Amino acid sequence: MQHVIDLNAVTQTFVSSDGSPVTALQGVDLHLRRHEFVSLIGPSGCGKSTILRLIAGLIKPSQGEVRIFDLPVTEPRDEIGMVFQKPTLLPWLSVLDNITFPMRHKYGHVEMKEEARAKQLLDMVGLKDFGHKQPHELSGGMQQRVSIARSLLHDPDILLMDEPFSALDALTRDEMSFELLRIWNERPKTVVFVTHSIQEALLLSDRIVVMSARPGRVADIIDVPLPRPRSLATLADPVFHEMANEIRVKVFSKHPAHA
Ligand SMILES: Nc1ncnc2c1ncn2[C@@H]1O[C@H](COP(=O)(O)OP(=O)(O)OP(=O)(O)O)[C@@H](O)[C@H]1O
Repeated sequence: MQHVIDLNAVTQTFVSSDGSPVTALQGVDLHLRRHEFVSLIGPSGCGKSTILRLIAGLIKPSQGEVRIFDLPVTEPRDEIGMVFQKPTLLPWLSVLDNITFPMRHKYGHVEMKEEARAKQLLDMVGLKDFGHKQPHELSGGMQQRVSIARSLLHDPDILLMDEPFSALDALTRDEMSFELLRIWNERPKTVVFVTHSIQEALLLSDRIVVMSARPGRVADIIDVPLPRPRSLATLADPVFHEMANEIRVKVFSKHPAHA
């Protein structure tokens, strides 16, 4: 089967500000299938965001290779959307103009069909009537919905999400997870989702990649057999709790400070 994303023996070394080398990733192999939802979980500094930046083509691996649709990644590509921890909206633009901003930035103008699509996406993320508001008039959760809509404007095949809900309160966070599941159902994509939350990873993912502390390696890849569509009932499923415990043990055994 053709993979959508392949990391083959990827090692990433950075030079820190004092000139010493930092090995962020060591020999990482990762292969993602079409429309798969995969979460990366592991201790702080184990290279999760580095993996996203490599897939996005924002950095090049020191060793090994990253391929998308079997082609080497050499630069940022259009088929990828990114969502970060903070909404990163431009405060002087309306919500709608924020969603279309990447197109305006790239092509100098926005076509009517993209305006229409932006409105459709706004509707999809539950903010139909908020297009003309300024970002500061929206709550954190609403702003993050706008970021998600923005990342979907060019209908990317791949969505990279770097702790997108971590700045939100617990209730909004749960709500956003269900929202994301609904969007992913409506417009299936290959998603790589970075989180520190085992629950979030379990609720969302087909597979969970557990990483070891720096230098980051793939310590384990866990299949999540919970049936879809997932809902509040999933959170009460005994399998969910068993798996959460199992993953907790795995994460902490790779991170002895918490053992
Ligand atoms: N541009 C850079 N220059 C130097 N070191 C870097 C650079 N980018 C990342 N690093 C280092 O590489 C390691 C991995 O960083 P990365 O941000 O990928 O980890 P992470 O798992 O996403 O962490 P967190 O969970 O805290 O967000 C860290 O030690 C970080 O300090």
